[in-house]
Amino acid sequence: MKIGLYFGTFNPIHIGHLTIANYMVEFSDLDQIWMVVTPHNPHKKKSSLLDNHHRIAMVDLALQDYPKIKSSKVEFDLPQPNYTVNTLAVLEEKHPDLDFCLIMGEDNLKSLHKWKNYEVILERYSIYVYPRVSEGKIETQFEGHEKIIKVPAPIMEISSTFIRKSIKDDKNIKPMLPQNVWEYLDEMNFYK
Ligand SMILES: Nc1ncnc2c1ncn2[C@@H]1O[C@H](COP(=O)(O)OP(=O)(O)OP(=O)(O)O)[C@@H](O)[C@H]1O
Ligand SMILES: O=C(O)c1ccc[n+]([C@@H]2O[C@H](COP(=O)([O-])O)[C@@H](O)[C@H]2O)c1
Repeated sequence: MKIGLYFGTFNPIHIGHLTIANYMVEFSDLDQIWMVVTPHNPHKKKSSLLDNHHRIAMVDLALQDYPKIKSSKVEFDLPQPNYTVNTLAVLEEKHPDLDFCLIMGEDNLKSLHKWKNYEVILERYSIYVYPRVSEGKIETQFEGHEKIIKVPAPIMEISSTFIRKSIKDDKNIKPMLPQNVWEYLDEMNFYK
C-alpha cells in the first residue's frame, strides 16, 4: 500500500490542507494520506502554537468524513525540533510493509535544500509536489528530478497564520475551516 505523508503543524488545519490531502488520495496513485502533526517544525518559532493534543483533535475532527486520510501522532514522542528524515526512519521501522512518499507544496520544494539530510530523503522517497503561490525559485538540482512528481492540485491560498490573525481581529473566517473544527476553536476560545 502506498502512503502519502503530509507533514504540518496544522495550527489549525484548514480547508487548504484538506483539499490537497483529498485531491492527492483521489487523483494520484496514493492509497492513503497520513497527516503527520508536527510538534515543532525546525524552521518555525513555537509562539502561538496550540498544544499537540488540540491540533491533532482538530485534524481528527476534519477527517471524520475522509476514511482514506488518517492523522498520525508519530512525532509526538520524538525529540524536538522534528526533522522529517528522523521521522521517516521511525515510520519505516514501525511499518516495514508500507510504501511511503512525501507530499509537499512548491513553497516547501523551494527550501528543501535547507532540510536536514534532504539528499537522503530524495534518494529514498518520491515527493509529490502540488502548485503553491510563493516567492523564490526551485533549485536546478530539483528541476526534472525523477523522484519529484508534480500533481496539478487546485491552488487555495489560505494559511493558518491568516486564520489565527483574523480570529484575533474578530473577523468571520468560518468558511475556511471544516465546520466542526470551527466549532471546536470557537468553544475553546483559541487564538483570541
Ligand atoms: N492553502 C494551502 N494550500 C496548499 N498547501 C498548504 C496550504 N496551507 C498550507 N499548506 C501546506 O501544508 C503543509 C502544512 O502546513 P502548515 O501546518 O505549516 O500550515 P500553514 O497554513 O502554512 O501554517 P502557518 O501559516 O502557521 O505557517 C505545508 O507543507 C504547507 O506548505
Ligand atoms: O527536516 C527538516 O529539516 C524540516 C525543515 C522544515 C520543515 N520540515 C517539515 O515540513 C513540514 C511542513 O513545513 P512548513 O514549513 O510548511 O510548516 C513541517 O511540519 C516539518 O515537519 C522539516
